[in-house]
Amino acid sequence: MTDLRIGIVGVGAMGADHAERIVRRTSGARLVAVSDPDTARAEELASRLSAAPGAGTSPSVVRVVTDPLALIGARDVDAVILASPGFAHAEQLFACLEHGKPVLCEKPLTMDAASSLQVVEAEHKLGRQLIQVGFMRRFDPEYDALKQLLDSGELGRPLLLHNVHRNKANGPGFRSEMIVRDSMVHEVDVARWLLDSEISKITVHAPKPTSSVPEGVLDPQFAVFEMANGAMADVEVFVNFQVGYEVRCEAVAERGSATIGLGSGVVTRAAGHWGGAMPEDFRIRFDLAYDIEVQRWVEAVGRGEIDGPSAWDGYAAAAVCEAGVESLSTGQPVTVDLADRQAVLG
Ligand SMILES: NC(=O)C1=CN([C@@H]2O[C@H](COP(=O)(O)OP(=O)(O)OC[C@H]3O[C@@H](n4cnc5c(N)ncnc54)[C@H](O)[C@@H]3O)[C@@H](O)[C@H]2O)C=CC1
Ligand SMILES: O=C1[C@@H](O)[C@H](O)[C@@H](O)[C@H](O)[C@H]1O
Repeated sequence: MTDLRIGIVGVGAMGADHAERIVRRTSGARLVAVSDPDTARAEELASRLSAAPGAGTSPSVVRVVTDPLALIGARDVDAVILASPGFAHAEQLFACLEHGKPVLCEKPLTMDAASSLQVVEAEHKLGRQLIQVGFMRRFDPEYDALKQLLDSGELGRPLLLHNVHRNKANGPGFRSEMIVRDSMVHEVDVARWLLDSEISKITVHAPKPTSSVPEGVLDPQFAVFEMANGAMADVEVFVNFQVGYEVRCEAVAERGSATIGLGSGVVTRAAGHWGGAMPEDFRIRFDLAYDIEVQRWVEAVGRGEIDGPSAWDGYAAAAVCEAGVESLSTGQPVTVDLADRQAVLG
Protein backbone atom coordinates (compact mmCIF):
# COMPACT_ATOMS: atom_id res chain seq x y z
CA MET A 1 0.00 0.00 0.00
CA THR A 2 1.34 3.47 -0.81
CA ASP A 3 1.50 6.18 1.83
CA LEU A 4 -1.03 9.00 1.85
CA ARG A 5 0.99 12.11 0.93
CA ILE A 6 0.09 14.91 3.32
CA GLY A 7 0.63 18.66 3.20
CA ILE A 8 0.27 20.83 6.30
CA VAL A 9 -0.79 24.48 6.13
CA GLY A 10 0.34 26.47 9.18
CA VAL A 11 3.15 25.02 11.26
CA GLY A 12 2.84 26.88 14.55
CA ALA A 13 2.05 24.98 17.76
CA MET A 14 -0.57 22.58 16.35
CA GLY A 15 0.78 22.27 12.80
CA ALA A 16 4.26 21.38 14.06
CA ASP A 17 2.73 18.90 16.51
CA HIS A 18 0.75 17.25 13.70
CA ALA A 19 3.85 17.23 11.48
CA GLU A 20 5.78 15.27 14.12
CA ARG A 21 2.80 12.96 14.53
CA ILE A 22 2.55 12.23 10.79
CA VAL A 23 6.25 11.56 10.43
CA ARG A 24 6.92 9.63 13.61
CA ARG A 25 3.69 7.98 14.69
CA THR A 26 1.20 7.64 11.83
CA SER A 27 1.29 4.59 9.65
CA GLY A 28 0.28 4.75 6.00
CA ALA A 29 1.11 8.45 5.76
CA ARG A 30 4.02 10.60 4.70
CA LEU A 31 4.54 14.36 5.10
CA VAL A 32 5.52 15.90 1.76
CA ALA A 33 4.98 19.66 2.11
CA VAL A 34 4.44 22.44 4.62
CA SER A 35 3.40 26.06 4.16
CA ASP A 36 3.59 28.98 6.59
CA PRO A 37 4.08 32.74 6.12
CA ASP A 38 6.84 32.34 8.69
CA THR A 39 9.13 30.69 6.15
CA ALA A 40 12.04 30.32 8.56
CA ARG A 41 9.79 28.24 10.84
CA ALA A 42 8.60 26.14 7.90
CA GLU A 43 12.18 25.62 6.61
CA GLU A 44 13.44 24.56 10.02
CA LEU A 45 10.61 22.03 10.46
CA ALA A 46 10.98 20.67 6.91
CA SER A 47 14.69 20.09 7.23
CA ARG A 48 14.41 18.57 10.70
CA LEU A 49 11.64 16.16 9.69
CA SER A 50 13.15 15.24 6.33
CA ALA A 51 16.02 13.73 8.29
CA ALA A 52 13.78 11.92 10.78
CA PRO A 53 13.16 8.18 10.80
CA GLY A 54 9.46 7.85 9.95
CA ALA A 55 6.51 5.57 10.58
CA GLY A 56 5.43 5.54 6.90
CA THR A 57 6.64 2.94 4.41
CA SER A 58 9.03 5.48 2.87
CA PRO A 59 10.88 8.36 4.54
CA SER A 60 9.37 11.84 4.57
CA VAL A 61 11.05 14.33 2.27
CA VAL A 62 9.38 17.60 3.17
CA ARG A 63 9.47 20.71 1.00
CA VAL A 64 8.31 24.23 1.79
CA VAL A 65 5.65 25.77 -0.42
CA THR A 66 5.30 29.49 0.16
CA ASP A 67 1.71 29.89 -1.00
CA PRO A 68 -0.75 27.76 1.04
CA LEU A 69 -3.15 27.61 -1.92
CA ALA A 70 -0.33 26.22 -4.11
CA LEU A 71 0.31 23.52 -1.49
CA ILE A 72 -3.37 22.59 -1.50
CA GLY A 73 -3.38 22.34 -5.30
CA ALA A 74 -0.05 20.48 -5.59
CA ARG A 75 -0.27 17.19 -7.54
CA ASP A 76 1.83 15.27 -5.03
CA VAL A 77 -0.34 16.31 -2.04
CA ASP A 78 -3.15 13.76 -1.57
CA ALA A 79 -4.64 15.27 1.60
CA VAL A 80 -4.25 18.40 3.71
CA ILE A 81 -4.11 19.29 7.39
CA LEU A 82 -5.16 22.89 8.04
CA ALA A 83 -3.49 24.23 11.18
CA SER A 84 -3.51 27.87 10.15
CA PRO A 85 -5.35 30.44 12.32
CA GLY A 86 -9.15 30.23 12.14
CA PHE A 87 -9.43 33.42 10.04
CA ALA A 88 -7.58 31.65 7.18
CA HIS A 89 -9.68 28.48 7.19
CA ALA A 90 -12.56 29.52 4.93
CA GLU A 91 -10.43 30.38 1.88
CA GLN A 92 -8.21 27.32 2.39
CA LEU A 93 -11.21 25.00 2.85
CA PHE A 94 -12.78 26.24 -0.39
CA ALA A 95 -9.44 25.55 -2.14
CA CYS A 96 -9.44 21.98 -0.75
CA LEU A 97 -12.97 21.46 -2.05
CA GLU A 98 -12.06 22.93 -5.44
CA HIS A 99 -9.12 20.52 -5.78
CA GLY A 100 -11.06 17.56 -4.32
CA LYS A 101 -8.57 17.21 -1.45
CA PRO A 102 -9.59 15.53 1.81
CA VAL A 103 -8.84 17.91 4.68
CA LEU A 104 -8.50 17.63 8.44
CA CYS A 105 -9.28 21.18 9.51
CA GLU A 106 -8.33 22.27 13.01
CA LYS A 107 -11.20 23.86 14.91
CA PRO A 108 -12.88 26.28 14.43
CA LEU A 109 -14.21 25.36 10.96
CA THR A 110 -14.42 29.09 10.18
CA MET A 111 -14.86 32.23 12.26
CA ASP A 112 -18.61 32.70 11.79
CA ALA A 113 -21.74 30.71 11.15
CA ALA A 114 -22.48 32.22 7.72
CA SER A 115 -19.13 31.22 6.17
CA SER A 116 -19.27 27.82 7.91
CA LEU A 117 -22.67 27.20 6.33
CA GLN A 118 -21.25 28.17 2.91
CA VAL A 119 -18.53 25.55 3.42
CA VAL A 120 -21.13 22.91 4.34
CA GLU A 121 -23.17 23.78 1.23
CA ALA A 122 -20.13 23.75 -1.07
CA GLU A 123 -19.09 20.33 0.19
CA HIS A 124 -22.64 19.01 -0.13
CA LYS A 125 -22.70 20.17 -3.77
CA LEU A 126 -19.64 18.02 -4.44
CA GLY A 127 -21.56 14.98 -3.27
CA ARG A 128 -18.81 13.59 -1.00
CA GLN A 129 -17.50 14.43 2.43
CA LEU A 130 -13.97 15.78 2.25
CA ILE A 131 -13.88 17.83 5.45
CA GLN A 132 -13.24 16.51 8.96
CA VAL A 133 -13.01 19.00 11.84
CA GLY A 134 -10.35 18.66 14.55
CA PHE A 135 -12.59 18.24 17.57
CA MET A 136 -10.08 15.77 18.98
CA ARG A 137 -11.84 15.10 22.26
CA ARG A 138 -14.10 12.65 20.42
CA PHE A 139 -10.97 10.48 20.01
CA ASP A 140 -9.77 10.71 23.62
CA PRO A 141 -10.13 7.24 25.18
CA GLU A 142 -11.82 8.69 28.31
CA TYR A 143 -14.37 10.72 26.35
CA ASP A 144 -14.92 7.77 24.05
CA ALA A 145 -15.61 5.48 27.03
CA LEU A 146 -18.07 8.04 28.42
CA LYS A 147 -19.85 8.24 25.07
CA GLN A 148 -20.12 4.46 24.88
CA LEU A 149 -21.45 4.27 28.44
CA LEU A 150 -24.13 6.89 27.74
CA ASP A 151 -25.08 5.28 24.44
CA SER A 152 -25.38 1.85 26.09
CA GLY A 153 -28.36 3.09 28.11
CA GLU A 154 -26.94 1.55 31.30
CA LEU A 155 -27.33 4.84 33.20
CA GLY A 156 -30.65 5.74 31.62
CA ARG A 157 -31.32 9.00 29.81
CA PRO A 158 -28.58 11.67 30.20
CA LEU A 159 -29.96 14.74 31.95
CA LEU A 160 -27.00 17.02 32.61
CA LEU A 161 -23.37 17.55 31.70
CA HIS A 162 -20.95 19.50 33.91
CA ASN A 163 -17.72 20.60 32.19
CA VAL A 164 -14.52 22.25 33.37
CA HIS A 165 -11.95 23.57 30.84
CA ARG A 166 -8.91 25.35 32.23
CA ASN A 167 -5.71 26.48 30.50
CA LYS A 168 -2.61 27.49 32.40
CA ALA A 169 -2.27 30.81 30.57
CA ASN A 170 -3.07 32.54 27.32
CA GLY A 171 -1.45 35.62 25.80
CA PRO A 172 -2.88 39.11 26.45
CA GLY A 173 -4.23 39.05 22.87
CA PHE A 174 -6.66 36.26 23.81
CA ARG A 175 -9.84 38.32 24.05
CA SER A 176 -13.15 37.51 25.72
CA GLU A 177 -14.90 36.33 22.55
CA MET A 178 -11.96 34.04 21.72
CA ILE A 179 -12.62 32.22 24.99
CA VAL A 180 -15.99 31.33 23.45
CA ARG A 181 -14.88 30.66 19.86
CA ASP A 182 -11.49 29.01 20.49
CA SER A 183 -11.88 27.30 23.85
CA MET A 184 -15.57 26.82 24.73
CA VAL A 185 -16.12 25.54 21.19
CA HIS A 186 -14.74 22.20 22.40
CA GLU A 187 -17.49 21.86 25.03
CA VAL A 188 -20.03 22.94 22.42
CA ASP A 189 -18.96 19.95 20.34
CA VAL A 190 -18.71 17.62 23.35
CA ALA A 191 -22.24 18.52 24.51
CA ARG A 192 -23.74 18.02 21.02
CA TRP A 193 -21.91 14.70 20.67
CA LEU A 194 -22.40 13.20 24.14
CA LEU A 195 -26.00 14.33 24.51
CA ASP A 196 -26.80 13.57 20.88
CA SER A 197 -28.70 16.79 20.33
CA GLU A 198 -28.25 20.27 18.91
CA ILE A 199 -27.86 23.19 21.33
CA SER A 200 -30.89 25.43 21.03
CA LYS A 201 -30.02 28.19 23.51
CA ILE A 202 -26.83 29.42 25.19
CA THR A 203 -26.19 31.80 28.07
CA VAL A 204 -22.67 32.93 28.85
CA HIS A 205 -22.04 34.59 32.22
CA ALA A 206 -18.81 36.10 33.45
CA PRO A 207 -17.92 36.62 37.11
CA LYS A 208 -15.56 39.40 38.20
CA PRO A 209 -12.42 38.49 36.18
CA THR A 210 -9.25 37.00 37.58
CA SER A 211 -6.57 39.60 38.31
CA SER A 212 -4.25 37.71 35.89
CA VAL A 213 -5.88 39.23 32.79
CA PRO A 214 -5.73 42.73 31.28
CA GLU A 215 -8.59 45.15 31.94
CA GLY A 216 -11.66 44.25 29.91
CA VAL A 217 -10.95 40.54 29.40
CA LEU A 218 -13.73 38.34 30.79
CA ASP A 219 -11.96 35.28 32.17
CA PRO A 220 -13.29 32.93 33.52
CA GLN A 221 -16.64 32.42 31.83
CA PHE A 222 -19.52 30.20 32.80
CA ALA A 223 -22.01 29.02 30.19
CA VAL A 224 -25.25 27.08 30.18
CA PHE A 225 -26.37 25.18 27.07
CA GLU A 226 -30.01 24.19 26.62
CA MET A 227 -30.20 21.18 24.34
CA ALA A 228 -33.02 20.67 21.82
CA ASN A 229 -33.80 17.30 23.47
CA GLY A 230 -34.35 18.89 26.90
CA ALA A 231 -30.99 18.03 28.49
CA MET A 232 -28.72 20.80 29.79
CA ALA A 233 -24.97 21.36 30.06
CA ASP A 234 -22.80 23.82 31.93
CA VAL A 235 -19.17 24.74 31.36
CA GLU A 236 -16.58 26.77 33.18
CA VAL A 237 -13.86 28.00 30.82
CA PHE A 238 -10.89 29.62 32.52
CA VAL A 239 -7.94 30.21 30.21
CA ASN A 240 -5.58 31.92 32.68
CA PHE A 241 -5.89 29.49 35.57
CA GLN A 242 -2.12 29.72 36.21
CA VAL A 243 -1.83 26.17 37.53
CA GLY A 244 -1.93 23.84 34.53
CA TYR A 245 -4.25 22.27 31.95
CA GLU A 246 -7.40 20.68 33.29
CA VAL A 247 -10.40 19.27 31.42
CA ARG A 248 -13.18 17.39 33.22
CA CYS A 249 -16.64 16.23 32.32
CA GLU A 250 -19.35 14.70 34.46
CA ALA A 251 -22.50 13.27 32.93
CA VAL A 252 -25.58 12.88 35.12
CA ALA A 253 -28.20 10.43 33.94
CA GLU A 254 -31.43 8.98 35.36
CA ARG A 255 -29.70 6.06 37.10
CA GLY A 256 -26.13 7.22 37.73
CA SER A 257 -23.34 9.60 36.88
CA ALA A 258 -19.92 9.23 35.26
CA THR A 259 -16.89 11.52 35.42
CA ILE A 260 -13.79 11.72 33.24
CA GLY A 261 -10.65 13.84 33.45
CA LEU A 262 -9.82 13.27 37.10
CA GLY A 263 -6.18 12.92 36.12
CA SER A 264 -5.68 9.90 38.34
CA GLY A 265 -2.84 8.48 36.25
CA VAL A 266 0.28 7.96 38.35
CA VAL A 267 -0.14 9.12 41.95
CA THR A 268 3.11 9.75 43.82
CA ARG A 269 3.80 10.28 47.51
CA ALA A 270 6.96 12.27 48.11
CA ALA A 271 8.37 15.31 49.88
CA GLY A 272 5.36 15.65 52.16
CA HIS A 273 2.81 15.65 49.31
CA TRP A 274 0.79 13.12 47.38
CA GLY A 275 -0.64 13.53 43.93
CA GLY A 276 0.01 13.46 40.21
CA ALA A 277 1.30 15.85 37.54
CA MET A 278 -0.84 18.45 35.78
CA PRO A 279 -0.22 18.75 32.04
CA GLU A 280 1.05 22.12 30.82
CA ASP A 281 -1.31 22.24 27.85
CA PHE A 282 -3.59 20.41 25.41
CA ARG A 283 -0.69 18.89 23.45
CA ILE A 284 0.18 16.78 26.49
CA ARG A 285 -3.33 16.07 27.84
CA PHE A 286 -4.77 15.14 24.44
CA ASP A 287 -1.65 13.67 22.83
CA LEU A 288 -3.19 10.24 22.40
CA ALA A 289 -6.48 11.72 21.18
CA TYR A 290 -4.66 13.63 18.40
CA ASP A 291 -2.71 10.46 17.48
CA ILE A 292 -5.91 8.42 17.19
CA GLU A 293 -7.70 11.23 15.36
CA VAL A 294 -4.96 11.55 12.71
CA GLN A 295 -4.41 7.79 12.30
CA ARG A 296 -8.13 7.16 11.82
CA TRP A 297 -8.42 10.12 9.44
CA VAL A 298 -5.58 8.74 7.30
CA GLU A 299 -7.28 5.35 7.16
CA ALA A 300 -10.66 6.92 6.37
CA VAL A 301 -9.18 9.01 3.53
CA GLY A 302 -7.87 5.74 2.07
CA ARG A 303 -11.48 4.50 1.97
CA GLY A 304 -12.74 7.80 0.52
CA GLU A 305 -14.53 8.71 3.77
CA ILE A 306 -14.23 10.82 6.88
CA ASP A 307 -14.25 9.28 10.36
CA GLY A 308 -15.06 12.03 12.81
CA PRO A 309 -16.74 15.42 13.20
CA SER A 310 -18.10 16.67 9.87
CA ALA A 311 -18.40 20.10 8.30
CA TRP A 312 -21.94 20.18 9.70
CA ASP A 313 -20.53 19.68 13.21
CA GLY A 314 -18.11 22.56 12.58
CA TYR A 315 -20.97 24.75 11.34
CA ALA A 316 -23.26 23.87 14.26
CA ALA A 317 -20.47 24.72 16.72
CA ALA A 318 -19.84 28.05 14.94
CA ALA A 319 -23.56 28.91 15.16
CA VAL A 320 -23.59 28.17 18.92
CA CYS A 321 -20.41 30.21 19.50
CA GLU A 322 -21.88 33.15 17.58
CA ALA A 323 -24.91 33.09 19.91
CA GLY A 324 -22.50 32.63 22.86
CA VAL A 325 -20.53 35.76 21.97
CA GLU A 326 -23.79 37.72 21.79
CA SER A 327 -24.88 36.33 25.17
CA LEU A 328 -21.51 37.22 26.70
CA SER A 329 -22.14 40.89 25.95
CA THR A 330 -25.64 40.94 27.48
CA GLY A 331 -25.62 38.07 29.99
CA GLN A 332 -28.97 37.05 28.48
CA PRO A 333 -29.86 33.68 26.91
CA VAL A 334 -29.56 33.71 23.11
CA THR A 335 -31.41 31.30 20.83
CA VAL A 336 -29.07 29.56 18.38
CA ASP A 337 -29.86 30.36 14.76
CA LEU A 338 -29.19 26.99 13.12
CA ALA A 339 -30.18 26.12 9.56
CA ASP A 340 -32.48 23.15 9.06
CA ARG A 341 -30.14 20.19 8.59
CA GLN A 342 -32.56 18.27 6.39
CA ALA A 343 -33.05 21.29 4.13
CA VAL A 344 -29.28 21.82 3.74
CA LEU A 345 -28.08 18.23 3.44
CA GLY A 346 -31.22 16.56 2.09
N1 LIG B 1 -7.59 20.88 18.62
C1 LIG B 1 -6.93 21.58 19.53
O1 LIG B 1 -6.89 21.22 20.70
C2 LIG B 1 -6.23 22.83 19.15
C3 LIG B 1 -6.52 23.45 17.97
N2 LIG B 1 -5.92 24.62 17.66
C4 LIG B 1 -6.28 25.24 16.38
O2 LIG B 1 -5.18 25.06 15.47
C5 LIG B 1 -5.06 26.19 14.62
C6 LIG B 1 -3.66 26.77 14.78
O3 LIG B 1 -3.49 27.16 16.12
P1 LIG B 1 -2.03 27.24 16.79
O4 LIG B 1 -1.13 26.24 16.20
O5 LIG B 1 -2.24 27.26 18.25
O6 LIG B 1 -1.59 28.70 16.32
P2 LIG B 1 -0.11 29.27 16.14
O7 LIG B 1 -0.25 30.75 16.18
O8 LIG B 1 0.83 28.59 17.06
O9 LIG B 1 0.28 28.81 14.66
C7 LIG B 1 -0.38 29.29 13.51
C8 LIG B 1 0.60 29.23 12.35
O10 LIG B 1 -0.10 29.57 11.16
C9 LIG B 1 0.69 30.51 10.43
N3 LIG B 1 -0.20 31.31 9.60
C10 LIG B 1 -0.66 32.58 9.82
N4 LIG B 1 -1.47 32.93 8.80
C11 LIG B 1 -1.51 31.87 7.93
C12 LIG B 1 -2.14 31.66 6.69
N5 LIG B 1 -2.96 32.59 6.14
N6 LIG B 1 -1.96 30.48 6.08
C13 LIG B 1 -1.15 29.53 6.61
N7 LIG B 1 -0.51 29.69 7.79
C14 LIG B 1 -0.70 30.86 8.44
C15 LIG B 1 1.47 31.30 11.48
O11 LIG B 1 2.64 31.88 10.92
C16 LIG B 1 1.77 30.22 12.51
O12 LIG B 1 2.98 29.56 12.24
C17 LIG B 1 -6.20 27.14 15.02
O13 LIG B 1 -7.29 26.88 14.19
C18 LIG B 1 -6.50 26.74 16.45
O14 LIG B 1 -7.80 27.04 16.87
C19 LIG B 1 -4.97 25.19 18.46
C20 LIG B 1 -4.64 24.61 19.65
C21 LIG B 1 -5.24 23.37 20.09
O1 LIG C 1 -8.12 24.26 21.04
C1 LIG C 1 -7.43 24.69 21.93
C2 LIG C 1 -6.87 26.05 21.93
O2 LIG C 1 -7.05 26.67 20.68
C3 LIG C 1 -7.61 26.85 22.99
O3 LIG C 1 -7.06 28.14 23.08
C4 LIG C 1 -7.51 26.16 24.34
O4 LIG C 1 -8.30 26.86 25.27
C5 LIG C 1 -8.01 24.71 24.25
O5 LIG C 1 -7.82 24.10 25.51
C6 LIG C 1 -7.26 23.96 23.19
O6 LIG C 1 -7.72 22.64 23.09
